[in-house]
Amino acid sequence: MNLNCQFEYRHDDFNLKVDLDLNQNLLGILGRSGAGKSTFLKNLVGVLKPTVGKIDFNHRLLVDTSLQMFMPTHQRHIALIFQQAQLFPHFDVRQNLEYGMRFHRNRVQKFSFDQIVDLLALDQLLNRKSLQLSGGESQRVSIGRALLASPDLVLLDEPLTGLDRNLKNQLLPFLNELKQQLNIPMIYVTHHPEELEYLHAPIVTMTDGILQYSD
Ligand SMILES: Nc1ncnc2c1ncn2[C@@H]1O[C@H](COP(=O)(O)OP(=O)(O)OP(=O)(O)O)[C@@H](O)[C@H]1O
Repeated sequence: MNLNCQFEYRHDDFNLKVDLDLNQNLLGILGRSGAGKSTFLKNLVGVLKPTVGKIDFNHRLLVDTSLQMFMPTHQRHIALIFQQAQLFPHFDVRQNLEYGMRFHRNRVQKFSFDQIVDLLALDQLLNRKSLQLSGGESQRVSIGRALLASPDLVLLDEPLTGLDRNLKNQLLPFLNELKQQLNIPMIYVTHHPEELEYLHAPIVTMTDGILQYSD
């Protein structure tokens, strides 16, 4: 991927300042609680608007405040995966996954349903209601659903937080498969450097709202 960001986002007394030029398909971001990691991801996905500056992704302008240009979230094709999987409780796993595919209308589908089911080992779970899944299983479904929307970039915001060590150890190899088999661009935010080391991710640390990185 090519991601170029120079922007600031101000909110009350919090000031985020980003200067990023990324040309690899993976970046790990570490930083203390409150450093601004989630705020950065929300600006990328388009749920927050930079106060000043621009964001360019794969040579497409997402934001440029000098041109009053702001691309809405649904046109950005960027998936955001949170700590807690957000599944539809009344849907089974298959329906949750199929929901993701509705969003690739007018777009080339990057991955097939079967490919994602195989990769994330969801085969045995397809008919289960999402309330009957463990935390790790739910998170696998939520990642699968995000991928089936054919995103150009996947943002993972502490995807393993809240899972016990055993579930973490189960989920990490799946994330590695995403990286290796799908080669999908990912930005991975965590408090745990060992997760990034496992994924061989280049690491940048965010401190007091400042994110500066160039590769
Ligand atoms: N909805 C909000 N309204 C007001 N302030 C917020 C809001 N969300 C975050 N903040 C503030 O913005 C700053 C950055 O928060 P952010 O969630 O981006 O940090 P973080 O690095 O992701 O932290 P954590 O690791 O705990 O998730 C903090 O000072 C936080 O208190």
